[in-house]
Amino acid sequence: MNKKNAKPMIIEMEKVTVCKKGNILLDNFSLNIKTGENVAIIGPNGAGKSSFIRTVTGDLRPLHSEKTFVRLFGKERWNVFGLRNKMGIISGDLQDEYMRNIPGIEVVVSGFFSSIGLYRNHSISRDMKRRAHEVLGFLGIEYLALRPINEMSTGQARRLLVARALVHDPDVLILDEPTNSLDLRARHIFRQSMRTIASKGKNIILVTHNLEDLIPEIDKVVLLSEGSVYRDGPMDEILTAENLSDIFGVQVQVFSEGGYYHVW
Ligand SMILES: Nc1ncnc2c1ncn2[C@@H]1O[C@H](COP(=O)(O)OP(=O)(O)OP(=O)(O)O)[C@@H](O)[C@H]1O
Repeated sequence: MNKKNAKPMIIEMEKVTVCKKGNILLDNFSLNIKTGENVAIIGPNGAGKSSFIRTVTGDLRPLHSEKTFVRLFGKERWNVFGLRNKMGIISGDLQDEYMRNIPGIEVVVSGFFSSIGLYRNHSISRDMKRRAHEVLGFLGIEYLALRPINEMSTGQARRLLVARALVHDPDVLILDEPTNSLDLRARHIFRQSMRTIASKGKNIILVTHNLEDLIPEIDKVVLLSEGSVYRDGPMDEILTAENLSDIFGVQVQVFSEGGYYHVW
């Protein structure tokens, strides 16, 4: 592909090392994610998945070296709010922070301000409210608009946070272990929502240790081990029994059917 047709990168990380309290969180970590590429980041506990996300969001800073850079949407310097406008993030931590008496619609509208709930200094327009209802409708959860989030099931609250992450129309949606603690039905519904979002052209970056979360729309799988990229490439090349046995340190078998993968 010539340079003119090359798709711009969303994330470029080159030789990134992050340390905290004497631990190496990311170790000479390099990874590129292109516009339009749906990516799954997989690895065992402690492999560096959360550290990767926290480096992307600017919560963790790499050690300085001449060859190191973190470039997001082609730029190395971002203010936090500018970046939050381009990315929507959903994580269990965010859900924990929201466990208060806040109606669904307010949770969604707060996505415009990247805040936990709404405050007096927030000026909420009619367009914002209209857009929030539109996203709730798109995800089929209009019925949650008036229900306080702390009275929702885990699966309902998780889908509400997807609405919050989508409300300002970000380019990229980052999902950190999105189906943790969801039951079979809630997982199924959540996966369908991810598929719908991917079909609308949003970039999905899915971080998980659960292979069953990988929807067929995932273009690239990145396996992490000990703070580094162990392998990356198309699903069928990367999700082999050999690779997964290696990074999880246990002998596994992999089976795929209809674009989904199962491991045991
Ligand atoms: N705040 C911190 N201070 C020191 N070490 C940390 C800190 N956070 C994470 N680590 C260490 O960094 C490594 C990577 O952790 P990270 O949370 O990124 O892994 P993970 O792949 O997200 O794991 P999990 O699947 O358990 O969530 C681990 O060895 C962890 O102990």
